[in-house]
Amino acid sequence: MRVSHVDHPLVAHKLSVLRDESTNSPVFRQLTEELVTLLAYEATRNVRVHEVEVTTPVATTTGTGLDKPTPLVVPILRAGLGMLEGMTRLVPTAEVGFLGMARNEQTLEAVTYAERLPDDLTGRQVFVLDPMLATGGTLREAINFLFARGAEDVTCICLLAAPEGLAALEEKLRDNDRVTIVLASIDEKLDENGYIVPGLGDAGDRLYGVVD
Ligand SMILES: O=P(O)(O)OC[C@H]1O[C@H](OP(=O)(O)OP(=O)(O)O)[C@H](O)[C@@H]1O
Ligand SMILES: O=c1cc[nH]c(=O)[nH]1
Ligand SMILES: [Mg+2]
Repeated sequence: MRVSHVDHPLVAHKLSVLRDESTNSPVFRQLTEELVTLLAYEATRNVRVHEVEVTTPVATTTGTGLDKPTPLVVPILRAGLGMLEGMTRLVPTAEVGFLGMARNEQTLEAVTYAERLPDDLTGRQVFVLDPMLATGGTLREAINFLFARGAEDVTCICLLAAPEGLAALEEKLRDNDRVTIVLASIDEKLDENGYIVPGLGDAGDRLYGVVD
């Protein structure tokens, strides 16, 4: 497993505004999309491409095309949905599949409540979107699910990670060089309720409102 921490002043600035408890939902959504576009630039560094011939008004030259099948983007509902537009802005030809997962806030176990993905992911490059990597349970389940369907490699784009969750994923996936985690910040710790500290609170609630 490879971890790529995107160290860029614009990412740090946007993230600081996102964390602020006084940032309202419309601004939070806008910043989430802007951040994802910046992270996606790094996350797609190894997207598979091939040479194409391009005829410009002046000459014929060699260019770059995206391989088929195109990348599959998988936002993890709810909070990952707030990252979808930022990702597809950068890779408009990507296909999109959905995983609905919620953490039981007592046991911190991830439960999958919805799935809409191709049955066969053989050879696909998959980009998972989820802003928060807390205990790592949600991403672990999602990654296992995608490899079980045949995914070639899985790149997860997150905004924040807790060191405990990253370490837990590392332990499970240490020898798996087909997994990459791209993130904007590794925060200080998890609190006793499994929340990232200093974090930004509940990403899904801040994007879409509080649910029971
Ligand atoms: O690393 P973990 O400990 O598994 O926690 C991270 C998960 O928790 C949040 O989802 P949540 O369950 O709050 O669902 P929501 O997106 O619908 O709010 C977050 O968006 C991640 O999916
Ligand atoms: O800090 C956290 C942890 C899990 N999920 C969130 O939305 N925030
Ligand atoms: Mg939530």
